[in-house]
Amino acid sequence: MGIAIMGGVMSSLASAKVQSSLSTSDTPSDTPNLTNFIACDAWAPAEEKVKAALGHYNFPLKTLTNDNLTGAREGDIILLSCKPHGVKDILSEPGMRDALHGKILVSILAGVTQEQLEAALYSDGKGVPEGGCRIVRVMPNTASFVRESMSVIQKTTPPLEPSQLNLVRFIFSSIGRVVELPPAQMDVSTALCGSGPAFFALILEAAADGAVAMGLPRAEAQMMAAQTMRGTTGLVLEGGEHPGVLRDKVSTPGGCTIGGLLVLEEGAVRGAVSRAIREATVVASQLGQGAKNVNGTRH
Ligand SMILES: NC(=O)C1=CN([C@@H]2O[C@H](COP(=O)(O)OP(=O)(O)OC[C@H]3O[C@@H](n4cnc5c(N)ncnc54)[C@H](OP(=O)(O)O)[C@@H]3O)[C@@H](O)[C@H]2O)C=CC1
Ligand SMILES: O=C(O)[C@@H]1CCC=N1
Repeated sequence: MGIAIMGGVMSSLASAKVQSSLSTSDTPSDTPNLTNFIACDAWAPAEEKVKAALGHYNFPLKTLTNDNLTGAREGDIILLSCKPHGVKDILSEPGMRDALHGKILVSILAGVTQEQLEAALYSDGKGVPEGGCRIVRVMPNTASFVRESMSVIQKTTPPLEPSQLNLVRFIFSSIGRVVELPPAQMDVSTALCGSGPAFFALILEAAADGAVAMGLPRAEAQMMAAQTMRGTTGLVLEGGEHPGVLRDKVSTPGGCTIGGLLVLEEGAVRGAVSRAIREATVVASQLGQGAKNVNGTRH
């Protein structure tokens, strides 16, 4: 996710550079002045992976292994994208709170609240000091890789400075769509947007399986299912179509669509899909508590 987000930002900055070189306007650009990038990882071979994925954007890019402190000291805005259980070790490292003082820390960790992040960084229990680090939670998704993420920025209290919020909005707009929602809606956003690509991929694969069973070659079936899903989302997002109306429009009386839809209803697909979102929301809410095997507690 870290690579995907950095790639989106670099790509946006590169496009903005081309635009401004072609523009004849004197109006200053609202593109933030992000010039240098640092990628930190715990695994040395990741340095080559990062360079291979991001080097072609031609931005100054430094890679560090097991040296988050230097990254935090040298950065102005820091993106935290480790697994949720690794966060305490990273934020409680001696010197980290000074390194992050006055900076923005953007966390994309599922289920880890702003309060938990603050407690990990300021472990003396005195809370965030005046001018300390501003922590912002954001939930993007894996479609960041193709700049089609749905990212949810948590509204912070107190609010960020407008310039800080614009910077966070710029980063996540560069990898897709952005909405801002209150903290209480971050776990359901994690289920719907963070986990969502996995759920939709399962439905897509099932549709392709059915077509393969009826004689379509696998490659065509997968591409056709994916393009049909993309077309449907286009009707909803660009066409403003209500999903129920869309469904009715496709269902010719006595036709094949209503036949297929009734099979889906018999299989309780609507209930199962919405229950998957509810289940993932509950599991997401426990990820920040260090809970183990949270998926094994319900039936
Ligand atoms: N995958 C998804 O679709 C989504 C994930 N998220 C959230 O994003 C976060 C990252 O997920 P994802 O990208 O899938 O996970 P990955 O395991 O691919 O990425 C985590 C990265 O953090 C690195 N890391 C771990 N510990 C440290 C450390 N101490 N110092 C520096 N780097 C470290 C890992 O290094 P190493 O390679 O050495 O393990 C790895 O490169 C998670 O918190 C997840 O909840 C949010 C939305 C969607
Ligand atoms: O499954 C997970 O925990 C992460 C969060 C969102 C997507 N993947």
